Amino acid sequence: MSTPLLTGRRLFKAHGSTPALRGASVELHPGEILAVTGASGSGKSTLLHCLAGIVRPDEGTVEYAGERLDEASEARLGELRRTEFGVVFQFGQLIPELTAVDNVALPLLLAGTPRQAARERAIAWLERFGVRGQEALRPGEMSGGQAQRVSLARALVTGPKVVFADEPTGALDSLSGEQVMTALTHTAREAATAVLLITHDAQVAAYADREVTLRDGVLAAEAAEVAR
Ligand SMILES: Nc1ncnc2c1ncn2[C@@H]1O[C@H](COP(=O)(O)OP(=O)(O)OP(=O)(O)O)[C@@H](O)[C@H]1O
Repeated sequence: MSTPLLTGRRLFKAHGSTPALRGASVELHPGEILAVTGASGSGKSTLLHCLAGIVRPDEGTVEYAGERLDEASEARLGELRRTEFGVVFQFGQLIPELTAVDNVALPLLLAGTPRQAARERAIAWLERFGVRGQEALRPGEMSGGQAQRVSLARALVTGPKVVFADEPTGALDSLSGEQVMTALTHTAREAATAVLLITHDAQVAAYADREVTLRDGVLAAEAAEVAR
């Protein structure tokens, strides 16, 4: 097996007095699509936030390509999120005032790409995700499936090494969900992008190379170790 690209070791995180992670460890390999499943409240989103450097764990370490994210500065974490990481959430979280093409072009503009080139690349990515022709729509004018495909284009347009996807099909009907998952996994495999996919849906998890299950803030395998 390759050296992991991203590793979380013995992660603990509480929200106030509610423990969300209780010593979870996980490895994501380059180009791997890893599904993290588990019941509601098992800590899936908190794990994703810790691994993506969105929140710091209370205890434990997060290492990305040899760099400790749990100790990194906010500036460095912001830079990583703009360049090496892409993020997709359940409700897309597009910027409502911007058109589809401007939403997708934004990460490129932030990374210093000239406006015209950013626009052209954004249009190419919209085409790839089957939403060509909808460039001028604002999020409020799109269907859930369209909005989610625009979100995927935005997450992948900078050529990230890792995409963090938190219930990317959670708000979609099953056909749109399948289309979004097919688009995401095809593109990730083509570009050898690793994907951390949070889902509670076994059909969605089936798109992954590997699946781990969280239970009460630890992986099911870790819970079994403790019980033994
Ligand atoms: N911002 C917060 N403030 C307080 N408690 C929180 C917060 N975020 C999460 N929690 C609690 O932490 C625990 C783990 O939540 P988390 O969202 O990580 O789980 P999840 O598996 O992603 O759940 P779901 O599938 O319902 O989204 C839950 O008990 C949840 O209520």
